[in-house]
This record gives sequence, C-alpha cells and structure tokens, in this order.
Amino acid sequence: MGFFDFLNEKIAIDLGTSNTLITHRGKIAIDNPSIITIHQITGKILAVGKEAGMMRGKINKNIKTIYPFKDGVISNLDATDKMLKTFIKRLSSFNVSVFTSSYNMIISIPCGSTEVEMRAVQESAKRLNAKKVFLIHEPIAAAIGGGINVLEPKGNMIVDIGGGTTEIAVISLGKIISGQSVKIAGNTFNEDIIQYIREYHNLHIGESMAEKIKIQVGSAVNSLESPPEKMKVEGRDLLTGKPNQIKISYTEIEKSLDKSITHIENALLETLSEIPPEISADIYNTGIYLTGGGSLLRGLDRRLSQATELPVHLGEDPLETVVKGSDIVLKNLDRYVNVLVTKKRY
Ligand SMILES: Nc1ncnc2c1ncn2[C@@H]1O[C@H](COP(=O)(O)OP(=O)(O)OP(=O)(O)O)[C@@H](O)[C@H]1O
Repeated sequence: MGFFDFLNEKIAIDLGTSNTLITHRGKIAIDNPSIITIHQITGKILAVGKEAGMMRGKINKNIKTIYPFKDGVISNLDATDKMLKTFIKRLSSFNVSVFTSSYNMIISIPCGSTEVEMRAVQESAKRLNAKKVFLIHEPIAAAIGGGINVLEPKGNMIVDIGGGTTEIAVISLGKIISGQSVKIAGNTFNEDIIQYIREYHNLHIGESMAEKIKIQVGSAVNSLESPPEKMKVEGRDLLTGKPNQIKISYTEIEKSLDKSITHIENALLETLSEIPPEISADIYNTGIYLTGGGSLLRGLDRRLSQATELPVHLGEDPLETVVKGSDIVLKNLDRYVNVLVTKKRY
C-alpha cells in the first residue's frame, strides 16, 4: 500500500453495549466485546476486548472490569478512549502507530442519542485523530447493511435488538420517520435468566453463565420444532452456599424472558400505531426486518410475527449488519449523504 492510499483510509465503527466492531478496508477487522479491565490502584489497562471478556467474573479485588457503554451510549468516556485507542492500534498492519490525522470515520449511534451523547462520541473519535467523523443512526445502518434500499420513497421497518437497546425504526427516503429506542435487549434477557434461576432453583449464577444459557437453550416461544437439550448449569446454591448444578430446559427460559419480550412487542405495536397510513400499507406488504445479536434468540421472529400479524424477516449475520451498513455509507458518501446524522457545530 502506498502512502497516498493511506490518506484514503476509511473506518466504520459500531460502538455497541456488548460488542465493538470495526471495519477497515471493507472487512470486519475488529469484533470484540466492549469491555476493558484495569488495575484498581495503578489505573493501568490489563486487558481490552476479548481478553478482558475472558476475565469476566473471575477477577480479584485489584482488578476492575469496565463496560464503557450502557444502554447503547458512552457511560465512561475515559474507558471508551482507552478501548478504542487499543482497537485502532490493533488495526494497524504497520509496526508503528500509523493512524495519523488522515482517515475518515463513521460511527453508528442509537436513534435516541442526545446532543451530549453525540458530542461524547465525536470527541472520543477526534482524540483518535480522525480527519472527518460522520454519525449514522444504528437502524439506518442496519437496514443498509441488510440490503434494504433505504433511499426509496417507501416505508421499511427495522427492529435491531442489541445488548443494551432495542431500536425500532420506520425509515423512508433515508430518514427515520417514526421509532423508539427501548432499554430492553440482550442484557435484560441475561438479567431475567439470573433472576429466574435464583428464584426457581435457589442458584446464584454469574453473567457469563446467563449468556451461555441464553445462547444454548434460550427461546422466545414455548414450543420449538427442534428443541435444544436440557443444559447443565453450575452456580452457588443460595441455601447451602456450596457449588451446585441444575438442569434447565428451553421452556423455563421462555418463561423467564416472557415479560421482557412482551415489552418489546408492545413497543413495536405502539410504533406501528403511530405511522402514516401510506407507510402502514408499505409495511403490511414488506413486513419487519429483524436484526442485532438479540434477534438470534430462538423463535423470536415467530413470536414478533404473531404479535404484529406481519411477516418478520431475519437477516443474515445480524451481529454485523450495523457496521457493514456504516461501511457502505462511508464508501458511498455522495449517494448516502442524506442518511447521515446532521451535526450541530460544537
Ligand atoms: N445466539 C444468540 N441468541 C441470543 N442472543 C444472542 C445470541 N448471540 C448473541 N446474542 C446477544 O446479542 C447481544 C449483542 O448484540 P449486538 O452486538 O447486536 O449488540 P450491541 O451492538 O453490542 O448493543 P447495542 O446495540 O444495544 O449497543 C448480546 O446481548 C448477546 O447476548
């Protein structure tokens, strides 16, 4: 790669509550949990991303695990800076810290982001030496990444279930015309599972175990065509204090998640009830596009389809659609300029 190619570097970043994805030269180069661990006393970074994720729940009191984002937005600016800096360094194929002030960056943000939250993202990006920083709303990026033509005068409905938020958006002519950001998503599902197992099995389990359960035996419906086998779950018995093991089935997990999924269903129905009739007609024909890691929960598409009486399409690689869409926009700025979030000057 020549020097001048370097001047055209483009980076798309999906700063997620659970995962941070970064594309570089059109490929996903970073796909890591959004976690860092630091030493409590010295403040030194001990691990970032995957390595920090592996330490989750198994740390001593001198080590602190930090999640830089909460509910889709930056909750710890310093940790965000440190994490992003490490990821950007890892992107470099050179042996030196190459990224000078000559690359363009696009970052996806939840549609409910406030001016202050957007400024925090901008400032963090500026400290990474980006030449230009563009912002895009996550559902628009997800739609583009999922292959939907968002620029046509036709309504499309996207539901992006992430770790911290579920973003519901109706898009037409490149803009969100209706929608909402609900703070119920994958992390809430994990909390529901922890709570259920504590209540019904007197077992205290950690966050990573809850995540494993959700993936292995999680379900949004109580009857599955090919049900997963019961799963062995280990934790601390609340009555004896000793380590213990139980077996858990997908129907129990369905029960534990029911309340949260009902919330998502209601938010969807509310958004549908607020859109103009012409757009309603479009959505009646096209249905709903479901994406984000949370959409991988077994039977969720079926359940949302039953609740809305609309077809629900599950996209491919739902964990990657937002960053892929952002990358497409950055590469085709002339075509997509109208979909970008218009920033105030700070
Ligand atoms: N197979 C699976 N079944 C159920 N949930 C899953 C599965 N795989 C991943 N998830 C969940 O997807 C969520 C992460 O999704 P994603 O990476 O789209 O969110 P994010 O972008 O980090 O979050 P946000 O958009 O809220 O900031 C996590 O809660 C994770 O547990």
